[in-house]
Amino acid sequence: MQSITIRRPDDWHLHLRDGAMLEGVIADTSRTFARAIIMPNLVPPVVTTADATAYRERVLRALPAGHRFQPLMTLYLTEHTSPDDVEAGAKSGLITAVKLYPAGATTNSHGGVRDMEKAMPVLERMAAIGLPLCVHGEVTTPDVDIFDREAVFIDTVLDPLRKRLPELKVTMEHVTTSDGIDYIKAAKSNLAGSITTHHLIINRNAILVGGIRPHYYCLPVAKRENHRLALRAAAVSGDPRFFLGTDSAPHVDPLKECACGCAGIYTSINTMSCLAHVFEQEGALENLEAFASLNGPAWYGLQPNEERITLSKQAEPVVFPARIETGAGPVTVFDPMFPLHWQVVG
Ligand SMILES: NC(=O)N[C@@H](CC(=O)O)C(=O)O
Ligand SMILES: [Zn+2]
Ligand SMILES: [Zn+2]
Repeated sequence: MQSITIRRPDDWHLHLRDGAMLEGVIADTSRTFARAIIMPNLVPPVVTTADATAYRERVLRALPAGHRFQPLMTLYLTEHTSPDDVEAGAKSGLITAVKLYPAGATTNSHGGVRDMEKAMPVLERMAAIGLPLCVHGEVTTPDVDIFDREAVFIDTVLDPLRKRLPELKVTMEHVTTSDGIDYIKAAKSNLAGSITTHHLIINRNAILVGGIRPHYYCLPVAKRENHRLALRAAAVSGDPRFFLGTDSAPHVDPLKECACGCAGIYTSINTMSCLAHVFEQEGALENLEAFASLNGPAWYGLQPNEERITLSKQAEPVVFPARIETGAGPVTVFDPMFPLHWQVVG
């Protein structure tokens, strides 16, 4: 039997939600991952260090007994965010990053930034103290095609921002295009990218061919096959600028299976099995550890985890539930559309 042992992985982009949903999903992450960057797009969003302190407590309370898991908190950047509050949160060790959602770009982002100028005082402070900015890299102007929103964001928002504030550390989250990959590779410093599990596996056909499939709809929306291939090449390359951020984003099924379904794919439960499959297919299992366990901590200035996990390849497919039941309702699990043989065994 084939097996691989790697340092315990971390998830550098995760939605845990709150209340009954938080309680229903957290174990799928904390069973396997040591740490995760917790997204702040709650309703209402996590905007102050006081909000983040309270949310962190709720996350820790929801952890199953015996699970050791460290939530790394983020603040949702608004046009009114206080630079002093951000600095205090960073200095106390509570805040790992600040998150930029262009207003209206994605789930619960209407309170996001409309005018980047208004965010400059916070961004300048972050650059001064070395606190990373995580960005949902899509423009929201209605005249830009949804499949072009990442590339246009790079040209019109991200590149001007990085030229203006070269000392600011930026994580381009859930990169979905070859444009994003090329832009990150071309940067000399202070830019890295997280890549989701699902964008390594699906292209836009998964959403649209043979019927409309809401459980493959997320933002940024999956792109053409050539983009998926660029993401895979970057992820398996071992390049330290690319690391795992699952963007596992649970929504209850009724909110996805309707006339205007929510964006988000739930992968926490089978992410490592999917990734081992992808890395094996690419002949790069030896770089799975870099992608899932080493590159992320190095970028965020943290030590990699000392604990190890082992994945082993089973003769029979490993069965994951089609959906999980939470107190908030059922959540469909990402179906990679191929059998999974890799299993986290310890
Ligand atoms: N990725 C998604 O499709 N959805 C995320 C928001 C986000 O990360 O953009 C969510 O919160 O549901
Ligand atoms: Zn996003
Ligand atoms: Zn997300």
